[in-house]
Amino acid sequence: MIIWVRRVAAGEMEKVRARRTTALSDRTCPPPGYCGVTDTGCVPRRRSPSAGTGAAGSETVSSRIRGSRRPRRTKAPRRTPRAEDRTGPTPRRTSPRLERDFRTATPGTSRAAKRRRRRRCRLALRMPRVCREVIVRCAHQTAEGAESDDWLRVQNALLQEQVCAQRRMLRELETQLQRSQRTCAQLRTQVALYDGEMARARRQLDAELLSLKEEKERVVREAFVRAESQMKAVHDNLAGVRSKLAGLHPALRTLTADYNTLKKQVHHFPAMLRNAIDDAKREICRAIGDVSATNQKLVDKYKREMNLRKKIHNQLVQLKGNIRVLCRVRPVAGGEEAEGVLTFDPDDDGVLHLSDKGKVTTFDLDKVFGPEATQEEGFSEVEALVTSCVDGFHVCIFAYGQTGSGKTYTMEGAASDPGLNQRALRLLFSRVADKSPEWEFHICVSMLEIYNETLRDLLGDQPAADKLDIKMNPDGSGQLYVPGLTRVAVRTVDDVNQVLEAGRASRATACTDLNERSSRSHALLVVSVAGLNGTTGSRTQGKLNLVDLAGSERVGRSGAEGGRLREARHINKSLSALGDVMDALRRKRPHVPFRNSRLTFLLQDSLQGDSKTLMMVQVSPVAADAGESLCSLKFAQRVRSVELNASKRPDSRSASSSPTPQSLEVASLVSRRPRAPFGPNSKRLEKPPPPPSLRLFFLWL
Ligand SMILES: Nc1ncnc2c1ncn2[C@@H]1O[C@H](COP(=O)(O)OP(=O)(O)OP(=O)(O)O)[C@@H](O)[C@H]1O
Repeated sequence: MIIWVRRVAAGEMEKVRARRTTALSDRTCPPPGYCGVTDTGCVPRRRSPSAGTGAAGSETVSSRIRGSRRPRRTKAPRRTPRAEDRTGPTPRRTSPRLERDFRTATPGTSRAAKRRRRRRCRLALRMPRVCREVIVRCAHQTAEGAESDDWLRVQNALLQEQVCAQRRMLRELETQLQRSQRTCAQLRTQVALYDGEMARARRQLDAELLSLKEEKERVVREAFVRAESQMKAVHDNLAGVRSKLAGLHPALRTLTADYNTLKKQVHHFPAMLRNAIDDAKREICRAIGDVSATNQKLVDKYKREMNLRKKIHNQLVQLKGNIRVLCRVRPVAGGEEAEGVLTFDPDDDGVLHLSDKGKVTTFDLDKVFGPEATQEEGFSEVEALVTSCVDGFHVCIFAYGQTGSGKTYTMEGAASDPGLNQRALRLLFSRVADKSPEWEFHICVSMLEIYNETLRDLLGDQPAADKLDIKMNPDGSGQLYVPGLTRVAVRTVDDVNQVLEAGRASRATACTDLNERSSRSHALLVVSVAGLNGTTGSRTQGKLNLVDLAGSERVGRSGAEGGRLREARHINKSLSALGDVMDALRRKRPHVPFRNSRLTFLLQDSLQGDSKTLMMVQVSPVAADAGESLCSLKFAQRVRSVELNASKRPDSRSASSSPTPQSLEVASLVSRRPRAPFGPNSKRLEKPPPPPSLRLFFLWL
């Protein structure tokens, strides 16, 4: 019995132990279907050897690592009934307390558990008391094991989570490992490529090195050959130099001797040099004296030549006449009747026939320009006078004629085709430039008008307010001057254009019945030309007066009245005074009435003596103007008969002081041209041919 009880107790103990083992294995392993490697892939922790039987534990770990199967539970060997057990049941001694304890100590409420419990109860009832107590204790211990089993399950779940995290980490590590392996493979491939490249480069370098070595050897060989040939040439040269050197030794000795001689001479050189310098100075002074004398002779000769040229030019102008009268016929404007009024002589360009009221009058003038004549042709007759002005003579150029006959056109012209004023100034600048650098000229321009016998400065700030007067120059030269008159220094044609433009803007113009824009005043452009010859010291003082006279008009015809009538009377009065002055000059009267008008008074120094005067008489070709044209041409005829006496020119103003033998010779050759007698109806005289001496003079010119 005791043995049976022991065996039963041992069997119970074995069961409890097996259960504990199972619990322990459950504590470390996940429940079936959850912790298998196949299901979850997680790897369990290593179990401690005390956690269960070695075989069962090792099988569970290995199966989990492999992840193939669910671990088998180790079952306690089924106890086979023994002979003692089969001796029969123990008489039933029921102990209620023991049975209750036994029931309560046995866990489980399921039907199988109840069945097992009942069976154990039956067995226990058949057991002795000690065995039952052992069994109860064992049951108690089993209950404790169940509690710890629950705790172990929780631990197991935590460990499972850790295992999963470790497993994920392991997968990442595996992925990184695979990536690293791929990178490693690529690097290995690149290393192989680099090795190939290195080998190829090494081979190439070897080949280049070899070729360079060969090149070096070749160059060295060539250099050696060249050096050999050069050395040979140098040796040859050296031999030649040596032989020459041998020949130079005697020459060196000679040179040394010469050097010693020269050394002695150099010792005496300063004294010799001083002597030579003194001699040279004397020579130079003598040469300078000779040159100065020659120069003085040349200057004298130049002066004489200049004076001769001036005299000859002057004589030429005098031959043409100190007072020249030209006539210009303006073109017929549209709608004007001009048939047969003016006719020209085809054989003589100085003859003009005027038909007025059936009577034909012939006028003999210096030149007549037809309607088709250009400004250039008109100016060609003025060029000589501009040269005279540069030579120091006074020149006066008038434009005279009835209103609307073209005076302003002839003097001022258009912008595209300038008139006498601008052309004369251009030529003046050209002549002055020709005489440079021996001569230095200072040119000043003044513009004034005489309006109703009052002088106005056209270049002043207030032309209308400034009333000027004509006075004798206090310097005793006998010259007239206008105090306060603006004088503008001009150096270029542009300067002149600006001055002309300013003066033109200030000029008084007004409308009449005869001419839309009629000049109602005498406009004077006065150009003073002062010259100084730097070589001879000669001075000249010329004056060029360019006068656009106001239009003469018959008061009754122009319809002027009031202010216009006063203007017309002043104009006609001053023109009449001009005619009187001309007449007195022609008749060589002792008194010339210069002071009868502002115009003649102002031009006094340019109308007498050796001055040159040119009058451009403007004529209208229109039949209605024939009467006016007749008056203008009669006036021109009167003026033309005037001769200015060169001897009356004041000496103080003369640029060429004393006549030279050449000028006297030329003067003796000159004879006066015959002039037509004064008078409007005078007949034209035939021009006699020039005397032989005069022809000779022209040829000489
Ligand atoms: N040779 C010419 N060629 C072309 N046109 C001319 C010529 N002469 C004069 N004229 C024209 O005739 C007109 C009158 O001329 P301009 O004004 O010069 O006359 P004027 O004599 O000065 O008159 P006024 O005395 O009234 O001032 C102008 O329109 C001008 O252009």
